[in-house]
Amino acid sequence: MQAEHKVKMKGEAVTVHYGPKQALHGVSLNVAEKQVTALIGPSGCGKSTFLRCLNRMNDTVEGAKVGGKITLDGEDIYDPAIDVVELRARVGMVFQKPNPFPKSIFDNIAYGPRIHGLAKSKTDLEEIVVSSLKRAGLFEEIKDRLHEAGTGLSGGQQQRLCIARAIAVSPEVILMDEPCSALDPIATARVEELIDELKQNYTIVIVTHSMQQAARVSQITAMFHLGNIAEVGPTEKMFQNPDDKRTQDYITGRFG
Ligand SMILES: Nc1ncnc2c1ncn2[C@@H]1O[C@H](COP(=O)(O)OP(=O)(O)OP(=O)(O)O)[C@@H](O)[C@H]1O
Repeated sequence: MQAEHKVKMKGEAVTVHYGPKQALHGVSLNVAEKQVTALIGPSGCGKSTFLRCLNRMNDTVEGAKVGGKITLDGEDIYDPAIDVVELRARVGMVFQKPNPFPKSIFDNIAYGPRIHGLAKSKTDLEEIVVSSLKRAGLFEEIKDRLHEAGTGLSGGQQQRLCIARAIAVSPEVILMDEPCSALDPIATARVEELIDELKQNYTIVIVTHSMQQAARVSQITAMFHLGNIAEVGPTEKMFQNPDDKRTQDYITGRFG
């Protein structure tokens, strides 16, 4: 698997300190292109911290200090010459709680393309909005409500709106931090189907507490433990025949 798919992002000996506390102790992970990589492991083991390193979201956390190296298509994303706003357009993010802007559905999607100058005309912008909503599997449900508030949608629809918003700026990688934890089972299933479709065009890294979800949506799973990676491998193997006892104990519910 790692051999067949190009490495899109690569973390090498990544460390993170929050003030005096070290949250990551030298994590190395290859993120394969157009695959879903799941980050699993007990609470506080550093999954979200690592995820946030991939688009420099930790830059916004006071006292956070990142070491090691992370590349996107071989380019060091912590190089001082990197434009962080552009990086975050290439490596988008979807959060745990749907967080639409207090704007219309249309403007939620149009915001990114507008600030990044991606649309040459009003028609262009409309096309981006519609195609992003279609790709997020939301268009049919809300096509008559484009100018109503995004916050008026159901939780599951709001999360798909946030995914559409991430897609609208044509990212290459989408980071998802427990994207279904605030959703009911039906909305979760819809988002999981969407993740499966999105991997045709995007590289996805997802943090999840649900073992079933990791097994359903990912091709590669990385098991975090106390700020390190205990084991990484094809999802099927990780769930059927893990090498590491910590992975086995975690996926069978013995700790975590
Ligand atoms: N902003 C912060 N300031 C200080 N410590 C932090 C901060 N964010 C995270 N930490 C600490 O870093 C460690 C890793 O946290 P992180 O959120 O990455 O873990 P996680 O595996 O994603 O956990 P969870 O599954 O509970 O979300 C934890 O000990 C946490 O308390």
